[in-house]
Amino acid sequence: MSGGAGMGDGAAGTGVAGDRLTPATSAPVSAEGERALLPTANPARTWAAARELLRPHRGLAFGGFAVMVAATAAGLLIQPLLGHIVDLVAGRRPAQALTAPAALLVLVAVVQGAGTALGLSLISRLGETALARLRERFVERALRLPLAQVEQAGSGDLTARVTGDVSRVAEAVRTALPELARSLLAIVLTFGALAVLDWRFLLAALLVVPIQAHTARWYVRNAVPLYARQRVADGAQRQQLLDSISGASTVRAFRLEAEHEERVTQRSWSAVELTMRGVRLVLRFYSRLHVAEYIGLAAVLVAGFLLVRGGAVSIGTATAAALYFHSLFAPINSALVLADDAQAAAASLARLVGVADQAAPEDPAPERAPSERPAPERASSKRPVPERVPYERPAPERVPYERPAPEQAPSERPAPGLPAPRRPSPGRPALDGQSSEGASAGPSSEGAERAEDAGGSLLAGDPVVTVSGVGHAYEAGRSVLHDVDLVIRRGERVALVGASGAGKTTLAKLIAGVHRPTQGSVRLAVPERDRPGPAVALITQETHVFAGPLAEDLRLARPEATDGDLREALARVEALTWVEALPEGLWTVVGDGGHRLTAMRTQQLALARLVLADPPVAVLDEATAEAGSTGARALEQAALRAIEGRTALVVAHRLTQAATADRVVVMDGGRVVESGLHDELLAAGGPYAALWESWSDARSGELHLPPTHNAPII
Ligand SMILES: Nc1ncnc2c1ncn2[C@@H]1O[C@H](COP(=O)(O)OP(=O)(O)OP(=O)(O)O)[C@@H](O)[C@H]1O
Repeated sequence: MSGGAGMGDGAAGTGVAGDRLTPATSAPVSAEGERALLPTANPARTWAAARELLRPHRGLAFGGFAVMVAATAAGLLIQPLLGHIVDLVAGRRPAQALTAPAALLVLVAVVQGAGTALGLSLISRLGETALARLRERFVERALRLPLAQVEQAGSGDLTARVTGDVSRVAEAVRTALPELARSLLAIVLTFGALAVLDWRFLLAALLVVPIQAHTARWYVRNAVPLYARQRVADGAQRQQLLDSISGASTVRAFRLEAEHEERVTQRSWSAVELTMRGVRLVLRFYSRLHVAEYIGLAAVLVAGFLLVRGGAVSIGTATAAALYFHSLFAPINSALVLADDAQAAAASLARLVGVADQAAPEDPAPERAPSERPAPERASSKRPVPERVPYERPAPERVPYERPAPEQAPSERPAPGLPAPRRPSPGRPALDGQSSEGASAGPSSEGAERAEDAGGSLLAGDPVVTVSGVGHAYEAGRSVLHDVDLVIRRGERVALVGASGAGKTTLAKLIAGVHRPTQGSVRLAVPERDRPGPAVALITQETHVFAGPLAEDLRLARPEATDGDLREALARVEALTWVEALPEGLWTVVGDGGHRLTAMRTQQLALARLVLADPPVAVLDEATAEAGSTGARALEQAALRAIEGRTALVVAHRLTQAATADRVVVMDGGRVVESGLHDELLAAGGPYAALWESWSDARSGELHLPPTHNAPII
C-alpha cells in the first residue's frame, strides 16, 4: 500500500508512472486551461529525487530503522504476557503468581516507549535534514526561474508551492512518515508473532489481506489522480485570488467585479467539489476496511475456539492471538490514513521536485553582470536591483525605424537606417557589451563585438540600445508588439508614451532583458566603466523593500558602498532628509515587520539603488505611478536626477515627463507610430497631440474619461 501511496501524484495528464516515455517533468495546464503552470515531476522522478535526498544519510536511516524494529518487537511481548495472565487466572493460581508477568508488562512498556521515542527522533532527524536540502534547492532554483516562465504560470502557482506544498511535505516528514514506518513494522511483526503462537491463527488473520489489498489498490487508483487534480485546482484558485485582489483597482476601474467574482466562485467551487470527492472516497475506503476487520477478527476467534476445544492451544494463547489481531486495527488504519497523507505529500513533493529540477541557468549567477564584483557574504541571499542583459537574436535584414537624436546637429544626423557617424576620439572609453543575465553565455556578446568592431568606443549620439524588427507574443499567436525599430543613443532620454495596452511595458521589459523578443533583436552597446556593474537596470512600480536595515537594502545595488556613498545616493533622489529623520537613520529596520515605508519612499529607495548600481542604461517603467500628484512631481524630479548622465528609457505615464524628454516615442497597438520632440509632435497634430490634449483636459478636470475608455495612462 505505502509503495503505491507514496507515489501519488500526478503529472496531470502526462503519462503513466514508470512509463519510460513519460517526461520527468510536465507543465500542467490549470483546470481552466488558461495558464501553463510550473512543471511537476513524474512519479518515477519524484521517487528518485527522494532517494537522492536520503542517500547521504544512510547511516541515520539504518540506525533509526533498527531501533524501531527493536522497540516494536519488545511491544509484541505484551499480548503473550496478557495471555499468560489469563491462563493463570483460568487455572485458579494464587495472586502472587501474577506478580512476575505484571512486572514484566511494566518493563516491556518502558522499553517499548523509550525505544519508540529514540527511533522516531532518529527518523524525524533524517526527514528534516532531507527536507531542508530539498527546500534549499527549491528556493535556489525558484529564484532563478526565468521571469517569463513565472509570469506565465502566475506567481500564485509559485506561492502555492512555496507555502502549501512545502508545509504539506514538512508535515508529512514530521508526523506521517515516522508514524507510517512504525505502523508498517507493527503490522509485519504482529503477523510474525501470530505465526509463532500457532500457524492456524496466522492463516485466519491472513483472510483479511486480499480484502484490504483490493481496497488499498482501489483507493490508490482513485486517489492519485484526484489529489493531483486537487493540487492543480488549488494553485489555480490561489492564482485567481491573487489576480483579483492584487489587481483590485484595475478590476474596479474596468467594472470587472462581477466577472472576477464569477471566476473566483468557479475556481473555488471546482476546488470544493474535488475536496468533497476526496472526502467521499475516504469514507467509502473506511467502510470497506471495517468490514475486513470484522471478518478477520471473527476468523481468529473461530480458529481460537476450535483450537482450544481440540486442546491444541490454551485459552491464554487464543486470547493472545485475538489481542494480536485486534492490535492490528490501529496500525493498519493508521498506515492507511497516513498513506492518504503520503499521497498528498507525494503530490506536493512532485511539484517541488518539478521546480527544483529545472535546469540551472547556463550562467551560474544569472542576475549579475559577468564581471560584477564577487558577492560579499551578506548579499548572498539577496537579489540586487533587477538588472538584465542584452540578448541577441539573428537580426533580420531590416531598416531600423529611427529618427535622428535631437541633440545632434543636423549635419551629424545619420541617414535613416545608417549608424551615426563616428569621430575619432582618443580619450573615449572602450566598449563592452557587459550587462547582467547571461551576457557571458554568448548572445549578448555579439552586440559588444559589433560595437567594438565599429570603433571600440562611443560618442554622444552613438547607438546604445538598438531594437530591430522586434515583435513579441506572450501567448503563441497573440502578438502584442509588431515590427518595432528603435535606436536610443548615448545620453539620450527617451519618453515612451501611449494608451494603456499599447505595449510600452512590454517594450521596456524587452529592452531591460526581462523577456526575449519572439522576433527581431535587442542589442546593447555600453561603454566599459571603471567599476563593474550592470549595464542596464529596470525600475518598475513593483519595487520591493527587503526586510532589514535600510542601509542593507541599498547595498543590494552596490555591496561595497560606504555609508557616505549611501547618503550621497539618497541625497541625489531627495530622500536623505527623511531617512535621517527615521529612528535609527540608515540602520532603521524597514520592510515586513519593520518601519513601514510609503509607496513614494519605496520608489525613492529604488531610485537610490539605481544611483548606486550606476548602470549606463536605465529603464524606468511607471516609477512614479504610485504617488499622488504632489508626490508624483517630487518623484519625477528624483527620477530625473537618478538618470542624469545615463541613457534612459522612461515609460511616461505623466506626459510632463514626455515634455521634458530628449525625444518622445509614441506607441499604439504594439507599434511605434510617432517619434520626435514634444513641440514637433504637438505641432504635427498626430497621435501624440491627441494624447496630450486628452491628458491636459483630464488634468484640468474638463474631461472625465470613463474607466473603460482606452485612455492614456496618467
Ligand atoms: N504577461 C502577459 N501575458 C499576456 N499578455 C500580456 C502580458 N503582459 C501584457 N500583456 C498584454 O500585452 C499588451 C501590451 O501590454 P503592455 O503592458 O506592454 O502595455 P502598456 O502600454 O504598458 O499598458 P499599461 O500602461 O496599461 O501597462 C496588452 O494587450 C496586455 O494585455
